[in-house]
Amino acid sequence: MKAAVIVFPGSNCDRDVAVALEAAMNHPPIMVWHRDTELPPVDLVVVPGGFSYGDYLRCGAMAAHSPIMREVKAKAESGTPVLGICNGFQILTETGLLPGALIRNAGLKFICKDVFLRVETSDSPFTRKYETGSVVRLPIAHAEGNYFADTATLDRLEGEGRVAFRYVTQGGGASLDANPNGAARNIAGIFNENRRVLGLMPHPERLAEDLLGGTDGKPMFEGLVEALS
Ligand SMILES: NC(=O)CC[C@H](N)C(=O)O
Repeated sequence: MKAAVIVFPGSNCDRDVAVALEAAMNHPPIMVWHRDTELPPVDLVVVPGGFSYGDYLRCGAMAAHSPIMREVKAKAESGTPVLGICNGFQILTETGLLPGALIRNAGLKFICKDVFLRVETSDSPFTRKYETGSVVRLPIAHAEGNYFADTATLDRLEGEGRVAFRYVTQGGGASLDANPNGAARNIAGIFNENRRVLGLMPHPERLAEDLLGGTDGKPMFEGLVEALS
């Protein structure tokens, strides 16, 4: 499997995700600068977390208009899987590859902590190594992670099984207490129509090896390698 990681000015999880990908793939991904206008031939594109363009305007708003995102959009539209983590998720909604928006956290504060998530479906190249309904622990670190969409869109996402992850308690209940940022229906991650684009606010790359304090993020990268090799 070949993967590309997009690097924007202000990305800060690009190398973390490269390490997680390299561990799963046994070779490093290709780092692609935001000003590039072409992507190399790859099986996966990762839009990483961070503070692209200093979060000016709105998180992800400027990155969505950088030259490389035209290519990322075209790749996604032709079926290449795209993974957007945190700022990457924000960029994918701003680009229109995923519906809805990530707005300011309900408490108006930047939140950095581990959360529990329920894997809503294992039926995707990103989640195939997780069991449907299993609860995992991953870190969040964001100021604008409050998923918002109109009721019709939320109903459609749920009806089509496109909610990938939901904030839950350690025991797996999707109570309001488990929701760190006010996200609609406790949504932490969603798929596009064909489940080949995933955006999620938590950071699987930050808990992908024992040295980091946990490995609940690792199956995402292993599953992608399994699905795309
Ligand atoms: N970790 C991240 O990717 C942060 C995303 C964005 N800068 C925010 O604060 O919401």
